[in-house]
Amino acid sequence: MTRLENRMITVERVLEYTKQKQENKGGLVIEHWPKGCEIRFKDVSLSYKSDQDHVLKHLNFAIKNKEKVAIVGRTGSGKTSLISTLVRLYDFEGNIFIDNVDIKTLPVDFLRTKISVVPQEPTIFSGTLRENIDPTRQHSDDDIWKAISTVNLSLFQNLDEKIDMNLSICQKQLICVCRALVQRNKIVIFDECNATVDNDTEALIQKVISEIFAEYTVIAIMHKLRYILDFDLVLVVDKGVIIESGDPASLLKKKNGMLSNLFERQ
Ligand SMILES: Nc1ncnc2c1ncn2[C@@H]1O[C@H](COP(=O)(O)OP(=O)(O)OP(=O)(O)O)[C@@H](O)[C@H]1O
Repeated sequence: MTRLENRMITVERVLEYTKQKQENKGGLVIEHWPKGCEIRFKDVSLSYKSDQDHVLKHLNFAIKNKEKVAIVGRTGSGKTSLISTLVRLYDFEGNIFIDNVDIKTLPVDFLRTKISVVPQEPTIFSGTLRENIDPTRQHSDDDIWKAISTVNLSLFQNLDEKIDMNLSICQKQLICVCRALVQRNKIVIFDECNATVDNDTEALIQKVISEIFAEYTVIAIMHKLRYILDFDLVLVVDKGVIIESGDPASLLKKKNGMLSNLFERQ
């Protein structure tokens, strides 16, 4: 497994790396971190180029341990940029604390092994099912089969069979969910992964978020809002600013609120 492949699995948006500045690799590894998963953004701003406007502007918010958080907003509002800061894809201003540790003080590779990402476009490698779900060979067959059965991927008989690259997008997406399931990281990011899947797969992914990841902190960029009420907290992003936040039921009641507008339009 090359370092690049490792990174793809952790962050998935591998194409972004080619455009990225050299990161600071240093920092201190903390054993048994994170224990809990409160996440706190303190005055976080981001611009992709020094001569460009900020795409995230002075973000301040907190996510509680085990909370299920939906990030919602129009195209180009800054949702992906926001989650990219959590894995330090780009240099940002301000601080993000996870379990009271400033993530800028951690080695970036270490940080990325602690956060699972289920990507918008599923990343599947031409290898075996096992290599796709557990590329670093850290998990038992039992754990891998458990993940496979959790997402009802019944078409596989053997972990060492080659993946058919013509699997449907839903099947590929479920393999990515299995990867996150076996990693058992306390923070799991779903990057708009309900956008391209069918209704049954969308329902299944939502069930995994609510039930299987019940003990984890989940942050999901949500394009389709059908399951928005299943989340504890919704952050509505517009032009790099959080313009609404709160529990979905309250936000949906707000007349002319951004969430209720987006919801009604679907
Ligand atoms: N790698 C990049 N380099 C330069 N600008 C970028 C980059 N990625 C995003 N942007 C710009 O930053 C702004 C926010 O984009 P971002 O992808 O975070 O929004 P989004 O809400 O996730 O959009 P979408 O729903 O379309 O995925 C946009 O103006 C976008 O063009």
